[in-house]
Amino acid sequence: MATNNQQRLYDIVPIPNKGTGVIATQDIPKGTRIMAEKPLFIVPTDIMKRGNEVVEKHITQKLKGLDKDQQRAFLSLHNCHGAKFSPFLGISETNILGLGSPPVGGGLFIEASRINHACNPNTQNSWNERISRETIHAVRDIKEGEEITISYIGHFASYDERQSILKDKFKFDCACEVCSLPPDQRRVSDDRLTTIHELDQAILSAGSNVKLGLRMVHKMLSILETEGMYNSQVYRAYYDAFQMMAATDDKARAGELIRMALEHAKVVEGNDSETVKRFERLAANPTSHMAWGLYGRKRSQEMGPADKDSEAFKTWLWMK
Ligand SMILES: C[S@@+](CC[C@H](N)C(=O)[O-])C[C@H]1O[C@@H](n2cnc3c(N)ncnc32)[C@H](O)[C@@H]1O
Repeated sequence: MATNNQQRLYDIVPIPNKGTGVIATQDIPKGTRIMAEKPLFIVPTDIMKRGNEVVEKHITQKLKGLDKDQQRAFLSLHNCHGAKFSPFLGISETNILGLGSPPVGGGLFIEASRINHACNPNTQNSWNERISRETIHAVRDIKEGEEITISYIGHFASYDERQSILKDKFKFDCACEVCSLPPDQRRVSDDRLTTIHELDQAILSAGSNVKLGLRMVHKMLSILETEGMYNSQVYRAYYDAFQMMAATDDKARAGELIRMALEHAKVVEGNDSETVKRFERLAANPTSHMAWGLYGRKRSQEMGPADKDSEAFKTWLWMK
């Protein structure tokens, strides 16, 4: 993972039809940490559940504890809800990012809040609880001058669903690259996203039929690649496959799969993320996974072909 803490890799500037946004001030390679920002304040999930009045009270209290510059920075953020909410609530509703998955709360970030949405964004945002910062990592090479984007919604919604969520929650019509595809290509993209979503649900139900489970994960990864989507779903898919191999006591495949999950998690979350630390522990000792041998002790000692880029290796790994 390349990191660059000395020099800012981005600028916050006006973007036509989007208000303010964030652009790259130099070429940024895939895997680079672009931002690692501390929240101005956090609204815990239990406060959020108690309704707008309680949330507003919480935010008011938090703002009182901030200095004038921080208060001004908060008040300068975009409020897409107009008069629907009080200004504090409107700004928070527009800008708060979920912390973790499932979220432990929402965080308000002065700079990350300026990042606009794209349905297939060039960065992944994630909450790094070990450093208490929201991180933004490039998930592909980004060119100088290119807008930096994140996704405001789940990864696999169809065009109609995305438009409706974004209009409802953020009051804009998305005209990103994917949403601007000609209708026939958009339908193909929608079909792929629907298949990914279905596979994501079905993988869990494969149970001890690990050959079927592996086939589903492999199919999901190849659709993600075709769709040009690179995000945390990629390491999750490898991790799902690792768990299947752990449950069948297949040390060779489990070892390969957790190393792949680790490699992809480093790109989207950075070397210091909790996920990466957990995967490092598992890569060092795969049998420490709690599901190890759950489906009986198969004790496969079969090693894969040495050339990991070869078709033979892929055939072995995915039990094709
Ligand atoms: C979290 S803010 C992002 C920063 C905001 N553009 C600003 O000026 O501060 C979310 C708002 O940005 C705008 N926005 C974000 N992504 C957009 C997009 N792809 N197209 C148009 N507007 C977008 C919408 O007004 C949305 O309510």
